Amino acid sequence: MGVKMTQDELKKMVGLAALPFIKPGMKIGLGTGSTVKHLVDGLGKRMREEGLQVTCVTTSSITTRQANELGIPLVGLDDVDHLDLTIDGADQVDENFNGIKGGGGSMLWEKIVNTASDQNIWIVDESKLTERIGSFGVPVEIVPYGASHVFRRLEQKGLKPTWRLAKDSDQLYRTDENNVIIDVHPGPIDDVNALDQELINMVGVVEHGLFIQRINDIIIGREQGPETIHVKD
Ligand SMILES: O=C(CO)[C@H](O)[C@H](O)COP(=O)(O)O
Repeated sequence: MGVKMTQDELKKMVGLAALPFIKPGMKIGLGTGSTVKHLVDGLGKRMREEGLQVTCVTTSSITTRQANELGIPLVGLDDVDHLDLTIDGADQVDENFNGIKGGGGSMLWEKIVNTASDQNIWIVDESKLTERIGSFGVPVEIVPYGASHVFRRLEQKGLKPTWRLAKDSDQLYRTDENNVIIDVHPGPIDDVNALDQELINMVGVVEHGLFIQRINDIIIGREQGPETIHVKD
Protein backbone atom coordinates (compact mmCIF):
# COMPACT_ATOMS: atom_id res chain seq x y z
CA MET A 1 0.00 0.00 0.00
CA GLY A 2 1.34 3.46 -0.93
CA VAL A 3 1.86 6.30 1.51
CA LYS A 4 -1.22 8.50 1.96
CA MET A 5 -0.87 11.93 0.35
CA THR A 6 -0.85 14.96 2.61
CA GLN A 7 -3.53 17.64 2.30
CA ASP A 8 -0.93 20.01 0.85
CA GLU A 9 0.05 17.43 -1.78
CA LEU A 10 -3.63 17.15 -2.77
CA LYS A 11 -3.82 20.95 -2.91
CA LYS A 12 -0.77 21.06 -5.16
CA MET A 13 -2.29 18.33 -7.35
CA VAL A 14 -5.42 20.41 -8.06
CA GLY A 15 -3.50 23.67 -8.34
CA LEU A 16 -1.44 22.16 -11.15
CA ALA A 17 -4.43 20.31 -12.67
CA ALA A 18 -6.13 23.68 -13.23
CA LEU A 19 -3.24 25.10 -15.27
CA PRO A 20 -4.33 23.64 -18.67
CA PHE A 21 -7.59 25.63 -18.40
CA ILE A 22 -5.50 28.79 -18.76
CA LYS A 23 -5.04 29.63 -22.45
CA PRO A 24 -2.88 32.34 -24.07
CA GLY A 25 -4.46 35.79 -24.09
CA MET A 26 -7.04 35.03 -21.43
CA LYS A 27 -8.07 37.45 -18.71
CA ILE A 28 -7.71 35.43 -15.53
CA GLY A 29 -8.97 35.94 -11.97
CA LEU A 30 -6.66 34.49 -9.36
CA GLY A 31 -8.25 33.38 -6.08
CA THR A 32 -6.70 33.26 -2.64
CA GLY A 33 -5.43 30.58 -0.28
CA SER A 34 -2.93 27.78 0.11
CA THR A 35 -4.42 25.79 -2.81
CA VAL A 36 -4.39 28.77 -5.18
CA LYS A 37 -0.80 29.45 -4.11
CA HIS A 38 0.22 26.28 -5.97
CA LEU A 39 -1.73 27.39 -9.04
CA VAL A 40 -0.04 30.80 -9.03
CA ASP A 41 3.39 29.17 -8.66
CA GLY A 42 2.58 26.96 -11.66
CA LEU A 43 1.29 29.89 -13.68
CA GLY A 44 4.47 31.87 -12.99
CA LYS A 45 6.50 28.88 -14.20
CA ARG A 46 4.46 28.58 -17.43
CA MET A 47 4.87 32.30 -18.10
CA ARG A 48 8.64 32.10 -17.56
CA GLU A 49 9.27 28.82 -19.38
CA GLU A 50 6.66 28.87 -22.17
CA GLY A 51 6.29 32.60 -22.60
CA LEU A 52 2.57 32.24 -21.86
CA GLN A 53 0.90 35.64 -21.85
CA VAL A 54 -2.26 36.31 -19.86
CA THR A 55 -3.75 39.26 -18.05
CA CYS A 56 -4.41 38.62 -14.35
CA VAL A 57 -6.55 40.18 -11.64
CA THR A 58 -6.18 39.06 -8.02
CA THR A 59 -8.73 38.62 -5.24
CA SER A 60 -6.52 39.72 -2.34
CA SER A 61 -3.40 41.59 -1.34
CA ILE A 62 -1.89 38.19 -0.43
CA THR A 63 -2.20 36.87 -4.00
CA THR A 64 -1.06 40.24 -5.35
CA ARG A 65 2.12 39.92 -3.31
CA GLN A 66 2.80 36.40 -4.61
CA ALA A 67 2.10 37.40 -8.24
CA ASN A 68 4.41 40.39 -7.92
CA GLU A 69 7.19 38.20 -6.53
CA LEU A 70 6.79 35.84 -9.50
CA GLY A 71 6.71 38.68 -12.04
CA ILE A 72 3.12 37.90 -13.10
CA PRO A 73 1.74 41.15 -14.58
CA LEU A 74 -1.46 42.33 -12.90
CA VAL A 75 -4.19 44.78 -13.79
CA GLY A 76 -7.04 46.11 -11.65
CA LEU A 77 -10.51 44.62 -12.00
CA ASP A 78 -11.73 47.98 -13.30
CA ASP A 79 -9.15 47.85 -16.10
CA VAL A 80 -10.97 44.92 -17.76
CA ASP A 81 -14.57 44.66 -18.94
CA HIS A 82 -14.82 40.99 -17.95
CA LEU A 83 -12.69 38.01 -17.01
CA ASP A 84 -12.58 34.80 -19.05
CA LEU A 85 -11.80 32.47 -16.18
CA THR A 86 -11.35 32.63 -12.41
CA ILE A 87 -9.76 29.83 -10.42
CA ASP A 88 -10.23 29.85 -6.67
CA GLY A 89 -10.28 27.55 -3.65
CA ALA A 90 -13.08 26.92 -1.14
CA ASP A 91 -13.40 25.90 2.49
CA GLN A 92 -16.39 23.55 2.15
CA VAL A 93 -18.45 22.34 -0.81
CA ASP A 94 -21.78 20.52 -0.68
CA GLU A 95 -23.42 17.99 -3.00
CA ASN A 96 -24.97 20.80 -5.09
CA PHE A 97 -21.57 22.52 -5.41
CA ASN A 98 -22.55 25.37 -3.13
CA GLY A 99 -19.68 26.41 -0.94
CA ILE A 100 -18.29 28.41 1.93
CA LYS A 101 -15.36 30.70 1.24
CA GLY A 102 -13.47 33.28 3.25
CA GLY A 103 -11.38 31.11 5.54
CA GLY A 104 -8.60 33.43 4.36
CA GLY A 105 -10.86 36.48 4.75
CA SER A 106 -11.02 37.45 1.07
CA MET A 107 -14.59 36.48 0.17
CA LEU A 108 -15.71 40.02 -0.72
CA TRP A 109 -13.17 40.51 -3.51
CA GLU A 110 -13.48 36.81 -4.40
CA LYS A 111 -17.24 37.15 -4.92
CA ILE A 112 -16.82 40.34 -6.95
CA VAL A 113 -14.20 38.67 -9.18
CA ASN A 114 -16.34 35.51 -9.46
CA THR A 115 -19.26 37.66 -10.63
CA ALA A 116 -17.12 39.39 -13.27
CA SER A 117 -15.89 36.08 -14.67
CA ASP A 118 -17.41 34.09 -17.56
CA GLN A 119 -16.15 30.80 -16.15
CA ASN A 120 -15.38 29.88 -12.54
CA ILE A 121 -13.42 26.84 -11.39
CA TRP A 122 -12.85 25.74 -7.80
CA ILE A 123 -9.85 23.67 -6.84
CA VAL A 124 -10.28 21.71 -3.60
CA ASP A 125 -8.83 18.68 -1.90
CA GLU A 126 -11.39 16.00 -1.12
CA SER A 127 -11.51 16.87 2.61
CA LYS A 128 -13.52 19.98 1.65
CA LEU A 129 -16.50 17.95 0.40
CA THR A 130 -19.48 17.49 2.65
CA GLU A 131 -23.19 16.66 2.34
CA ARG A 132 -24.31 19.96 3.86
CA ILE A 133 -22.04 22.99 4.37
CA GLY A 134 -21.99 24.90 7.65
CA SER A 135 -19.77 22.97 10.04
CA PHE A 136 -17.05 25.34 8.76
CA GLY A 137 -18.09 28.80 9.99
CA VAL A 138 -19.59 31.25 7.50
CA PRO A 139 -17.51 34.47 7.41
CA VAL A 140 -19.54 37.68 7.40
CA GLU A 141 -17.76 40.92 6.43
CA ILE A 142 -19.02 43.87 8.47
CA VAL A 143 -18.41 47.61 8.32
CA PRO A 144 -16.45 48.45 11.52
CA TYR A 145 -18.90 51.20 12.55
CA GLY A 146 -21.43 49.69 14.94
CA ALA A 147 -20.11 46.15 14.37
CA SER A 148 -20.97 45.07 17.93
CA HIS A 149 -24.65 45.73 17.14
CA VAL A 150 -24.45 43.39 14.15
CA PHE A 151 -22.72 40.84 16.40
CA ARG A 152 -25.64 41.00 18.88
CA ARG A 153 -28.23 40.65 16.11
CA LEU A 154 -26.42 37.55 14.83
CA GLU A 155 -26.42 36.22 18.40
CA GLN A 156 -30.16 36.86 18.70
CA LYS A 157 -30.69 34.91 15.48
CA GLY A 158 -28.93 31.92 17.09
CA LEU A 159 -26.06 32.02 14.60
CA LYS A 160 -23.33 31.71 17.27
CA PRO A 161 -21.08 34.55 16.07
CA THR A 162 -17.37 34.86 16.90
CA TRP A 163 -15.05 37.75 16.07
CA ARG A 164 -12.27 36.94 13.59
CA LEU A 165 -8.94 37.96 15.15
CA ALA A 166 -5.69 38.78 13.37
CA LYS A 167 -3.16 35.91 13.47
CA ASP A 168 -1.38 35.60 16.86
CA SER A 169 -3.10 38.74 18.11
CA ASP A 170 -6.05 39.89 20.20
CA GLN A 171 -6.80 42.60 17.59
CA LEU A 172 -9.69 42.25 15.16
CA TYR A 173 -8.78 40.90 11.72
CA ARG A 174 -9.05 43.55 8.99
CA THR A 175 -9.94 42.70 5.41
CA ASP A 176 -8.42 44.29 2.30
CA GLU A 177 -11.31 46.78 2.53
CA ASN A 178 -10.45 47.48 6.19
CA ASN A 179 -13.68 45.86 7.33
CA VAL A 180 -13.99 43.30 10.14
CA ILE A 181 -15.19 39.70 9.98
CA ILE A 182 -17.65 37.89 12.21
CA ASP A 183 -17.74 34.13 11.67
CA VAL A 184 -21.15 32.56 12.27
CA HIS A 185 -21.49 28.90 13.21
CA PRO A 186 -24.91 27.63 12.12
CA GLY A 187 -23.87 23.97 11.84
CA PRO A 188 -24.99 22.02 8.75
CA ILE A 189 -27.29 24.44 6.90
CA ASP A 190 -30.76 23.23 5.81
CA ASP A 191 -31.54 26.16 3.52
CA VAL A 192 -28.48 27.97 2.12
CA ASN A 193 -30.62 30.44 0.15
CA ALA A 194 -32.51 31.50 3.28
CA LEU A 195 -29.27 32.09 5.22
CA ASP A 196 -27.79 33.96 2.24
CA GLN A 197 -30.76 36.34 2.22
CA GLU A 198 -30.86 36.70 6.00
CA LEU A 199 -27.18 37.70 6.15
CA ILE A 200 -26.99 39.96 3.10
CA ASN A 201 -30.10 41.88 4.19
CA MET A 202 -28.64 42.85 7.57
CA VAL A 203 -27.62 46.50 7.75
CA GLY A 204 -23.86 46.73 8.30
CA VAL A 205 -23.12 43.49 6.45
CA VAL A 206 -21.05 44.03 3.30
CA GLU A 207 -20.80 40.40 2.09
CA HIS A 208 -20.61 36.86 3.37
CA GLY A 209 -18.89 33.62 2.44
CA LEU A 210 -21.82 31.58 1.12
CA PHE A 211 -21.23 31.00 -2.60
CA ILE A 212 -24.40 29.55 -4.09
CA GLN A 213 -24.38 28.16 -7.65
CA ARG A 214 -21.31 30.17 -8.57
CA ILE A 215 -19.03 27.66 -10.29
CA ASN A 216 -18.91 25.99 -13.70
CA ASP A 217 -16.33 23.32 -12.89
CA ILE A 218 -14.65 21.86 -9.86
CA ILE A 219 -11.36 19.97 -9.64
CA ILE A 220 -11.20 17.66 -6.64
CA GLY A 221 -7.89 16.37 -5.35
CA ARG A 222 -8.23 12.67 -4.58
CA GLU A 223 -5.66 10.04 -3.64
CA GLN A 224 -6.16 8.37 -7.03
CA GLY A 225 -5.73 11.65 -8.96
CA PRO A 226 -7.57 14.89 -9.77
CA GLU A 227 -11.27 14.57 -10.64
CA THR A 228 -12.84 17.33 -12.74
CA ILE A 229 -16.62 17.69 -12.57
CA HIS A 230 -18.51 20.00 -14.94
CA VAL A 231 -21.18 21.65 -12.79
CA LYS A 232 -22.94 23.91 -15.30
CA ASP A 233 -22.32 25.83 -18.53
O1 LIG B 1 -11.91 31.55 0.44
C1 LIG B 1 -10.71 31.54 0.56
C2 LIG B 1 -9.94 32.72 1.04
O2 LIG B 1 -10.79 33.78 1.39
C3 LIG B 1 -9.94 30.33 0.22
O3 LIG B 1 -10.19 29.99 -1.10
C4 LIG B 1 -10.36 29.22 1.11
O4 LIG B 1 -10.18 29.63 2.45
C5 LIG B 1 -9.56 27.93 0.85
O5 LIG B 1 -8.26 28.11 1.29
P1 LIG B 1 -7.16 26.99 1.22
O6 LIG B 1 -6.89 26.73 -0.23
O7 LIG B 1 -5.99 27.59 1.95
O8 LIG B 1 -7.67 25.75 1.92
